[in-house]
Amino acid sequence: MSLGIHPLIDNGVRQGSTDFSGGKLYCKCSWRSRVEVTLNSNVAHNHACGCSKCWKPQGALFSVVGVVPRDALSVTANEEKLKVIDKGAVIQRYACKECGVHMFGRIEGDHPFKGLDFVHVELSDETGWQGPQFAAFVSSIIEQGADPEKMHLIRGKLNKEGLEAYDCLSPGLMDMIATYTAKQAGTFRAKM
Ligand SMILES: N[C@@H](CCC(=O)N[C@@H](CS)C(=O)NCC(=O)O)C(=O)O
Ligand SMILES: [Zn+2]
Ligand SMILES: [Zn+2]
Repeated sequence: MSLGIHPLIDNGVRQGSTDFSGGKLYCKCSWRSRVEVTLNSNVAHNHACGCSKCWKPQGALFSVVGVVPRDALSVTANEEKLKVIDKGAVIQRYACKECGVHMFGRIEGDHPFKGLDFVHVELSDETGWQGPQFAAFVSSIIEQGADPEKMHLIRGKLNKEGLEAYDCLSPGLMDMIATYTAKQAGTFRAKM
């Protein structure tokens, strides 16, 4: 098994620039017919995801996925080539029907992350995007064929590149989800 984690991680994580305010994402089709998505914002919470649902570039063990406010995203060319790959998923992932690249993911139902769209910044030619901050759903790569005996190497490589390895989301994001759930349930700050 190769340790190709992801092109944005394998040769060192670059942290981008704080004053960067967005750019364009392109699918892998030829430039004449490629889907173009314009983002008027940098990404936040950018992270590696090992789950089976997030789009990964060829040969990569992980996806890298970040969020932008939904209002900051527009499809600016060849929108008719997009289709939702799994209408039953929480995140509706819009992929190019021709090349298969996921251009963005959107949450439509009630959810702590509703209002945010999920995107992959390696689809952009620009630099300046926030770098990956942590790795999520690391153990999930076993479900896609990774050897459980080699997980210490994967986690070691992620740590070496400065990324904590989590098997769900990071503590900050898990706290956001639990806060939302507690508010829904009426138990938020009910006891402490
Ligand atoms: N072990 C599962 C985990 C899937 C999962 O829960 N993915 C997370 C991180 S992207 C999620 O929030 N999924 C919601 C969705 O895909 O709609 C897999 O690899 O398929
Ligand atoms: Zn395409
Ligand atoms: Zn994922």
